[in-house]
Amino acid sequence: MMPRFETIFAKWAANYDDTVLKNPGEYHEVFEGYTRILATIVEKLKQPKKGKVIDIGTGTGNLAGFLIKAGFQVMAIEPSKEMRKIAKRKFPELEIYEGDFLNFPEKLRKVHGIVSSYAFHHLTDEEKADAIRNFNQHLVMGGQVIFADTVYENLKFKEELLRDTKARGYMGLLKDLKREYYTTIDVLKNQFTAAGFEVEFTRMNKFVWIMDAKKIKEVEN
Ligand SMILES: C[S@@+](CC[C@H](N)C(=O)[O-])C[C@H]1O[C@@H](n2cnc3c(N)ncnc32)[C@H](O)[C@@H]1O
Repeated sequence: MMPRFETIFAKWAANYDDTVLKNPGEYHEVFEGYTRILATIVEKLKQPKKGKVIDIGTGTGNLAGFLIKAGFQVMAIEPSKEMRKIAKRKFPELEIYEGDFLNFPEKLRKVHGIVSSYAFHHLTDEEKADAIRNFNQHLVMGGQVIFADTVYENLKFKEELLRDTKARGYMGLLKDLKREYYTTIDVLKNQFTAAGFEVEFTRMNKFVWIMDAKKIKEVEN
């Protein structure tokens, strides 16, 4: 069933960096502080400097690029062929695999970090729970999952945000918020806790939060 948004990303790949860095249009509040958000993920990664880190849904490789610069050994996962091609062109040294949150190489074990930006909402809540349980198997004890993504503080906030987006005439963004699987902090908190992690959330802009989850126990998948 996964992934399901290939045509969107195949078309978007060529001008993705321009959109997020220069012309976000209706998405300006979603991508506000984009570079700072990616840099914060790297800062929060309290792991050995040459540690192994997987970046899932790497897109054009922006987060992977920051991680390489910080000295981490990075393995990137990306379902879109067009995105992989651009990431590889930008970062020839990047180890990049075709895959997604639920299907990535089994051999990527005992990693120190699993990171992602602007991508986890492509999974339904049920798929998110499966993915998080699987992350536990791939991480060393004390390893971290650090994701930045749009998350709703709660359901009341979700309603208000959808109403506000509609009132401002951002119909493309509204369609996206309704079509994809943006969830709430409580759902994610429960999923990470049940899968052997302690987790904290930090708001980065009106839409995006960083969730920083540390593996504190082994959990059978
Ligand atoms: C909005 S882009 C984010 C790219 C990059 N991480 C960034 O921060 O700029 C979302 C990326 O997630 C990828 N994607 C879509 N469905 C996915 C899935 N099920 N698992 C992993 N990645 C997925 C898309 O192909 C796309 O490259």
